Amino acid sequence: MKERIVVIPTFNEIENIEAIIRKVFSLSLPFDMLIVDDGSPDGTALKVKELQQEFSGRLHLEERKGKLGLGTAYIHGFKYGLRNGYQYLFEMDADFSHNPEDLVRLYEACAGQGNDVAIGSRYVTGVNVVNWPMSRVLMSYFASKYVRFITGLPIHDTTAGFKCYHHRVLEVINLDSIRFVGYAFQIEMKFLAWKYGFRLIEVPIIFTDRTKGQSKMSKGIFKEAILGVLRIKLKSLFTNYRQPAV
Ligand SMILES: Nc1nc2c(ncn2[C@@H]2O[C@H](COP(=O)(O)OP(=O)(O)O[C@H]3O[C@H](CO)[C@@H](O)[C@H](O)[C@@H]3O)[C@@H](O)[C@H]2O)c(=O)[nH]1
Repeated sequence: MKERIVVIPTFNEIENIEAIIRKVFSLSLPFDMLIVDDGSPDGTALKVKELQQEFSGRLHLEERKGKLGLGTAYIHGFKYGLRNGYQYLFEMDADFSHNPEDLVRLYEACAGQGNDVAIGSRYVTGVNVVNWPMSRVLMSYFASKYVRFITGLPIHDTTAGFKCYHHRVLEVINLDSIRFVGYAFQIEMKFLAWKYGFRLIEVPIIFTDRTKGQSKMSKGIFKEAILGVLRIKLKSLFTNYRQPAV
């Protein structure tokens, strides 16, 4: 089995893509990378293709035709990682809001401490967010409290998008049943991993808002999360989360 792959979804990340790729490949631990690009008009995928010559065999690219959302891009990436036999699969943004150095900490929290999912958490020790307007910090913090209250998910940062999964978690979850595209995607993945009895751990990180390019989150995605949490809860009442026998 191959050991580690970092999945990065991209839409218009030309200002960040080369730097994030070079940074990941310079880490003390080797990680392969998969960029899932949704036809970025700014040429993000072209830049990745150029870099593939330098990082042959370690840098992978999947191109989709249009902007289909972050959640489906991750599902696409997870399926690619499972098909290609990776043991640990990571989620990370392209814009340096997640510090690539923390990939190593997430991996150690999973592989070294016997956990199945490691979550880079902004809220496990206070509020560790840099450069966000206060309104967004409050919205994100209280959204996590809301999710915890409705679903019981014992996680402080329920919308976090910086994670390491053991491949078994992604094999047990029915990836085709997940339709959410934004924050609700992040919530549902954690909720399902927890319900199936996997071991989740929160690793404290500092989240620093992007300095280049623009966030793609919208009011629609926020609404999806608020209503999505209720749907996740409702669906859970009729679902048997027993893990399949090995
Ligand atoms: N392929 C693809 N990538 C996308 C799309 N939308 C966003 N992305 C990529 O997904 C990453 C995060 O997008 P942002 O738009 O910067 O997200 P954010 O608002 O900062 O949200 C982050 O924090 C949230 C929690 O506060 C997380 O829930 C979310 O997953 C993400 O990590 C970036 O690499 C961006 O290019 C899409 O439709 N398609």
